[in-house]
Amino acid sequence: KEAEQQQKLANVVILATGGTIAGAGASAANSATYQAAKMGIDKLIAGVPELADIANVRGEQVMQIASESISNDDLLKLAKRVAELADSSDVDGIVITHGTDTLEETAYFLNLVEKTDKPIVVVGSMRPGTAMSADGMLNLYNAVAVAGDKQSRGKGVLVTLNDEIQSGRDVSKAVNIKTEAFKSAWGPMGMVVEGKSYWFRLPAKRHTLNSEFDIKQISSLPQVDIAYGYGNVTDTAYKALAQNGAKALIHAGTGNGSVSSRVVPALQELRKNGVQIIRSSHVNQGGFVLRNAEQPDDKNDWVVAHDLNPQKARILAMVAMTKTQDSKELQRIFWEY
Ligand SMILES: NC(=O)C[C@H](N)C(=O)O
Repeated sequence: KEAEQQQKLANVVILATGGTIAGAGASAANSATYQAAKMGIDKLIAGVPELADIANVRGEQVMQIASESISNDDLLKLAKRVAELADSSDVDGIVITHGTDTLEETAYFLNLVEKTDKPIVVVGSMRPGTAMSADGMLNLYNAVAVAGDKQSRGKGVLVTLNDEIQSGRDVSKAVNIKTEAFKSAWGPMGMVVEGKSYWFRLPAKRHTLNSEFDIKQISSLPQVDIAYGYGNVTDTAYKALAQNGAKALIHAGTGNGSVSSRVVPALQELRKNGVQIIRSSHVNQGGFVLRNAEQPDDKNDWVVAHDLNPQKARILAMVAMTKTQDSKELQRIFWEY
């Protein structure tokens, strides 16, 4: 009977990378003071025995770090392992446990480069497992449920926290400390309650199988950096980043990706010297940059990041620039993904 049930359940692999979901604090009252990336994947799985009721689960420790320290090489390593598993006929879905700080970047990266319709679900937590009302157990349970569900196929990379199913493209960490941390300007795609998914909408942007990018063809990522716009800003950071080798600069602009008059000449000059200039917005939850509105992008040969926040714009720029150095192509890609 047990063997029969195992055959019916989906095979889900959990790739662990660290983060608060693997964190530990000194006491149960420490919900915000703790060390991330302390607990191994076997212990995490053992902490949620109910997983065995919804899927045949096995874990792999891909790395053990706090997500603010993730590098491009880490991203490539993780994405390549995801692709291998997605190709394997005995894997139905993949869950990635991840710190929440850069979870949105990893989820968007995988959404762009994984050529599969199998569910890939990225999950984290806001409180370590040692804290009162820790959120990691339920988030992980929900992630495995979503990853093992045929209904989740072909919907792009997903993120499950706080009972919501979010698009890995759209979602962003919008609140910290609180468990209601992840939001999308366009709303969640669905809910997951007691292991059952309820879907309400689909992403309109290109992803996974419909993406022109493939992790199997990517062996390195170009350096792309971000500089922040604010009152009294100077061009120092932009110039320094370019001098340090950035192939593209994401301008984390105010409002509609606007650029201070003190910075414009430096960005025009950098573009002439071959650096791509990509205007994004650091407006929380709902930045939306229009071409040729705040700045003459056609004249300057700059790109706009559409609704992507600066950190997501960095991810797309890196992936796009593995294929093209043409600013018009880059702009097309920014509209489509
Ligand atoms: N809640 C978290 O996971 C935060 C942690 N700093 C991380 O991103 O690894």
